[in-house]
Amino acid sequence: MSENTNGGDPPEDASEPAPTDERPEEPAERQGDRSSPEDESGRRDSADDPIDGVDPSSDEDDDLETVEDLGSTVEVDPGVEVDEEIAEDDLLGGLKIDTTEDIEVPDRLVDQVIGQDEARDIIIKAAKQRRHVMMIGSPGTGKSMLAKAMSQLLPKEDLQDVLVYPNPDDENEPKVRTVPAGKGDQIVDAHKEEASKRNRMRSILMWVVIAVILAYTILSGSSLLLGLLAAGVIWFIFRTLGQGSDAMVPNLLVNNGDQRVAPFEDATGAHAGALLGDVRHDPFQSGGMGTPSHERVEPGSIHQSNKGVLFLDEINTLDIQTQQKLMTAIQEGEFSITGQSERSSGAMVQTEPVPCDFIMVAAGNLDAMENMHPALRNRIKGYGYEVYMDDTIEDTPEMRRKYARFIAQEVERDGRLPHFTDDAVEELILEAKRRSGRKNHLTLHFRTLGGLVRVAGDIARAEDREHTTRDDVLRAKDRSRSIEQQLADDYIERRKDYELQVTTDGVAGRVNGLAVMGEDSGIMLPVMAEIAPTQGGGRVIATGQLKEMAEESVQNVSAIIKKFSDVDLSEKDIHIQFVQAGEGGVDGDSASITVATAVISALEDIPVDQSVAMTGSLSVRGDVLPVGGVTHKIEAAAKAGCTKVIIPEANEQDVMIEDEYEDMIEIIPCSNISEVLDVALMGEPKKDSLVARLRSITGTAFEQEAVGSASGSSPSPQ
Ligand SMILES: Nc1ncnc2c1ncn2[C@@H]1O[C@H](COP(=O)(O)OP(=O)(O)OP(=O)(O)O)[C@@H](O)[C@H]1O
Repeated sequence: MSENTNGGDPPEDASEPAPTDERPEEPAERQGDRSSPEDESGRRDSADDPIDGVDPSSDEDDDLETVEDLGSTVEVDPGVEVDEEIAEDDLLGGLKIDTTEDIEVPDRLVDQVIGQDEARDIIIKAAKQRRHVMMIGSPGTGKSMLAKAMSQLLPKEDLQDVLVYPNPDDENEPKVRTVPAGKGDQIVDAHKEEASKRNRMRSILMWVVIAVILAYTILSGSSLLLGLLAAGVIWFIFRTLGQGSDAMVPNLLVNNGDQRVAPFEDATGAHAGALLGDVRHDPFQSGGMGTPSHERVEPGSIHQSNKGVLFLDEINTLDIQTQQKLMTAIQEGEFSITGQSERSSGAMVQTEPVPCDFIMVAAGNLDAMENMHPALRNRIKGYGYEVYMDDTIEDTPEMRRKYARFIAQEVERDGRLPHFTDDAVEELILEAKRRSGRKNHLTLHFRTLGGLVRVAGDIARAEDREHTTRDDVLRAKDRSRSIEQQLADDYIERRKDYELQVTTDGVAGRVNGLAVMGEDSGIMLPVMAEIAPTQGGGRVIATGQLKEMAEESVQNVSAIIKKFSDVDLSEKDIHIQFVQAGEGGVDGDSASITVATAVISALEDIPVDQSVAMTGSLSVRGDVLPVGGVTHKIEAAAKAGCTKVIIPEANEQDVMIEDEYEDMIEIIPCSNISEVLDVALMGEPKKDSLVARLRSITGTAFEQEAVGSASGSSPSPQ
């Protein structure tokens, strides 16, 4: 970066605006970093890290300002009266409102964030300490909102403008200068003014010279053609000189003059040029027709977010070279801009380093973290913060009030939606409860909830109503189904045409499993098992995409079979089929008690009650472990005509089925495989058979037996 106060301008003119280079002193740590030795791998010693010197876990500078000073962690006053005594079933948490219009929405984003307390405290702290942050979690839970909120907490006084000047010594290395925000514009205007003044003078001079030449030609009787030619040459010379002075006007690369808060740049999905800056190609590179290189320089998001926040969702989608360059930019706090396209004339140009002292907020799901460049990951891990976003939050009156405020906030943000009535708010809070999938919790998947608010508001708006009502929310729920949801519903509908009628008859080796498709569509998915003499060492033969899961379930059940029976599984082939299973449907091992029941039933030839459906995960010790989506699964079993449904005991608290299903189906919580078999199998098992032994063991007795078994032998499929 130039230390020349003239910024590369020709010094010949004393009237040339010569603003002083007000680039602030670099922080001592960053200077230390540049001169720091590199280890053999080229990586810098962590002790010399530019953002080091402060242990992220230390609260060393916390006494400067408390976290509360930057972002209040206390409840934000909704601006309306709240009941002192709040009834448990009061979905508004004691708020006394007619519509959401009565609710005040706080100005600062950080105060609008609901839940995510840990992430919220971290961004406040990281803003203060200038640390990078990684947020991992489900989509729509507030990652980019928090990153934006962070930028609002950064000091505006630090902002800078960046100017690029021509370099008279080397056309391909434009000079770079930083000035305090707002000054960049003034400098460019002053240069333009100066250039136009010079051009005016030149123009007058040119016309005087031309006039003299033409007058001389006419008066001396010389050839007029020669005179015109001479005038043309003069015009060309003056025009070229004029272009030269225009070319001295600097390019205002980063303009923070109008920024009211520190910049926030969302570089998600940006290609290398958009992220790291670029130099445009110049098709007229010679003959005086070309555009000077400093004018072709384009900033990248890393430069535009200087002194602010750079947000990168799904960082692993950046190619490895770009991630490496990003890493360098983070380490150095400045990054030269060059053309990203190798064959373009821009690739010949490389500016002096351009400041890019941003705070990076990397976001994504677990995959993003695993596939991230290790050096970049280490950087955040060692010297920044990592936080996992919550999916749900405990349902309290305070939270319900915040959800009501969220609706008011979305209505205000949209600007066209009619405000929501109190019962419409109640319906949305009920939906947030249902979508959480956990008893006494509310979902934190606000993007989809916000989508529901907008669809409901649009329905009311289309009908020219003053307010959005509960009925609109109910209609919106039906309309705002995701693509996955619509596919799942369509799939379920088509399956009904072929589905065998649920009967109370027993069928050996066939069990009604349950799964969830899309976000919240339950589906009944029968599992069949058949045992045959082996044709090669006892195998598990599972068909379709669910092969891995079936094999794992059989592995788990084989530990139990080994312990409680004399059956030698190495002499048998176990065939498993998920009947009519299409794309997806079964997540993780939530069908493993179904597979185990089908295998045991087929092995012992004992029929399974077909009016029973089940979901649950099975441990090698025979415990039934909790699974997701129980509410939707139970509803699917009821819709399919089953009269009993087995769920893991641990999931009992998550059941939030709609009233209409309550009388249709009996929910039977089970904690181990023995209880599952008790409910699902029909008829009496033979004495001393596997089923008889399993069914005779209950509760803790089963656990003790199974513990003995687990410690005695290692589970294997055969
Ligand atoms: N915790 C929250 N509190 C209040 N509103 C929220 C919260 N999380 C999300 N929202 C709302 O949902 C919108 C979308 O959230 P955001 O874009 O921050 O999600 P995200 O986690 O970055 O998702 P993605 O990874 O898909 O980009 C926000 O603009 C905001 O209106």
